Amino acid sequence: MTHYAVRVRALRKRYRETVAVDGVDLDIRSGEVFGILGPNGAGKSTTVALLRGHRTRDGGEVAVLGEDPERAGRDWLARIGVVWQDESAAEELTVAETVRHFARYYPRPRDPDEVIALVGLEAEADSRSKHLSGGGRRRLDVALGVIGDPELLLLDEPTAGLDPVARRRFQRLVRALADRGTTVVLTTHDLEEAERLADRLAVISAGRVRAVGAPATLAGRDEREAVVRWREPDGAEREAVTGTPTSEVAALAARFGGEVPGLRVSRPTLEDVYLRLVGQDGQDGQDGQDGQDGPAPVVPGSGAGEWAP
Ligand SMILES: Nc1ncnc2c1ncn2[C@@H]1O[C@H](COP(=O)(O)OP(=O)(O)OP(=O)(O)O)[C@@H](O)[C@H]1O
Repeated sequence: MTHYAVRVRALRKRYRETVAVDGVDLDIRSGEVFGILGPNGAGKSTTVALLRGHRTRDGGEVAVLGEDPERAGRDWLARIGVVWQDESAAEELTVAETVRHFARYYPRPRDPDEVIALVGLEAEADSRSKHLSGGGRRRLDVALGVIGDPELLLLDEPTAGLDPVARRRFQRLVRALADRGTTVVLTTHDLEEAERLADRLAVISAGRVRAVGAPATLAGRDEREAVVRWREPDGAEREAVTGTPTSEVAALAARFGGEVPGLRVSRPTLEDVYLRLVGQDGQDGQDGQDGQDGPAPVVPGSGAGEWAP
């Protein structure tokens, strides 16, 4: 039986005349890394804030770790780590003091020194957080998100502003957390990161889920036609768009009597699929969903005890 850390049905949120979340359904399995992609203003941060009970919804049903975020108590809060988009840790305390301070809020915190090392802030442990670089602050935010050893970690654009080395380190950290059984939900604009990190992705635009699935198969990506490119003996570059690239390559290999010059076979990238889903490639951006379970109603509280501790 699949256990779900998050179940959302028909979620709605409006800010005055702006409809930010317009009927979102999501099923996030316990222990998976789930990425939320979408253009600016799509409703990603609002959705994450609603999962944490940081905002109140206007409609729909939400169960996070089996409870309705708007009614859950302190014990539930302690099971969830959060890194918000514009967070900034206490200014005057050092990194180590800040992490130790936050550790006291949780019943079973991780070791502060271990967490500081996990995010790569050992060298800055005794620096005041106000003296950290932007990327350093982001790492501290992540440290504070994981110090409580959460069952569910919500990350809103966690790698924005991180350099490539810090980004890789963060990605290893997320994988390590997932290996410990932590469910991770992250929003990102970085498609490469989404592809590398996420077990499954949701693409949201204009407050609605456009597709859900594994990065390799999202919106039928793996079934789309492939492009086979090669170079003819006269130097001309050729390409064939085909649903049977293996046969195409075999035919080319037979014709060339061996190696095919400049041979490349490519499938649509995640970016190709994403742009089509959000309607930025000249099409309408409505591609349906795959990988979603049926829209069974969610009874908040009914999932209690369903996820691995
Ligand atoms: N506090 C608020 N008051 C009014 N409107 C808001 C508020 N927060 C968000 N919005 C609006 O709701 C919509 C969804 O915003 P949201 O921040 O959830 O999108 P997002 O997908 O996270 O975008 P980004 O990628 O830019 O962070 C946008 O139109 C935004 O302007």
